[in-house]
Amino acid sequence: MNKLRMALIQLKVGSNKVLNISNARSMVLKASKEGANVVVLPECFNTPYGTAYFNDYAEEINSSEMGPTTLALSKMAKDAKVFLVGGSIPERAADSGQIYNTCTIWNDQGTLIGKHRKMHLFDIDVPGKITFKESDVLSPGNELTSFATPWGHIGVGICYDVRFPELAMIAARRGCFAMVYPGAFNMVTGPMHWEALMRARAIDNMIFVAGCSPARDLDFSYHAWGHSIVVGPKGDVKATCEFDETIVYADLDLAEIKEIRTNIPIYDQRRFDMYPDVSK
Ligand SMILES: NC(=O)CC(=O)C(=O)O
Repeated sequence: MNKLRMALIQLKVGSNKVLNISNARSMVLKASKEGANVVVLPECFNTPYGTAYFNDYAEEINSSEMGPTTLALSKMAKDAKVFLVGGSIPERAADSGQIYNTCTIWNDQGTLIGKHRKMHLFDIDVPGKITFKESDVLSPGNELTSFATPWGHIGVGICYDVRFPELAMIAARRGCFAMVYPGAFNMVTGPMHWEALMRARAIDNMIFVAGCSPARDLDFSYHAWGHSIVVGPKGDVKATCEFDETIVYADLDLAEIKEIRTNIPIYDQRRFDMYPDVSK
């Protein structure tokens, strides 16, 4: 169990939720036929990315009250027999009614094995270029997330979470071999930071890192950067793409983690006696 194939579904997301879900299903099944073991969908894959949409597209995720997207994800994972990192959807909390940007994670039996609510909301203002304020409608999650697979544990963050290195470092220190980020960077921040951040998190921790974006659609106001990417523990780009709808495949060999940690042993040289051990 040292090798696995990961597939990132760079999905073209429109305003028709039913269509978004059925397109996601076709692509997950296709990835499975190509031998993928772990499949990842992008941030906000059932809704266009924008604060104006989240309330209308929000669903509950509780196991007793699963919404249509969540039910479909469960079935997709089971039918495709893959571990599925279900991108994210706007989640309406049953108790408070608050809305979260939430990733659900499914095993190959279709059982929910993890849920990550975006912890760091995307509130930015780059004058004349892009202003976005998720916190106008979303609430932040308060929990770190990882899940178990036959290959080991994988940590999960959503998009803006990748800018905060603590998540990846804590996940790695707790034994995760990879971090996966469904994300939707844009035409301003994408070229500036997307690949650099994914590579930085991989190099910091000597783990695999994946970022899965929606495809770019100029019919909507938010133009996703695309460029879904898998980076290896040496910081090398294993697979990536441009901005159209596609599936990015990468074969991960977990022996690479041991190799780089032996060759350049920063992983064991860290001076936790001089600063807090973030894995605690
Ligand atoms: N969409 C996001 O959460 C983050 C993003 O686009 C960025 O950090 O840039």
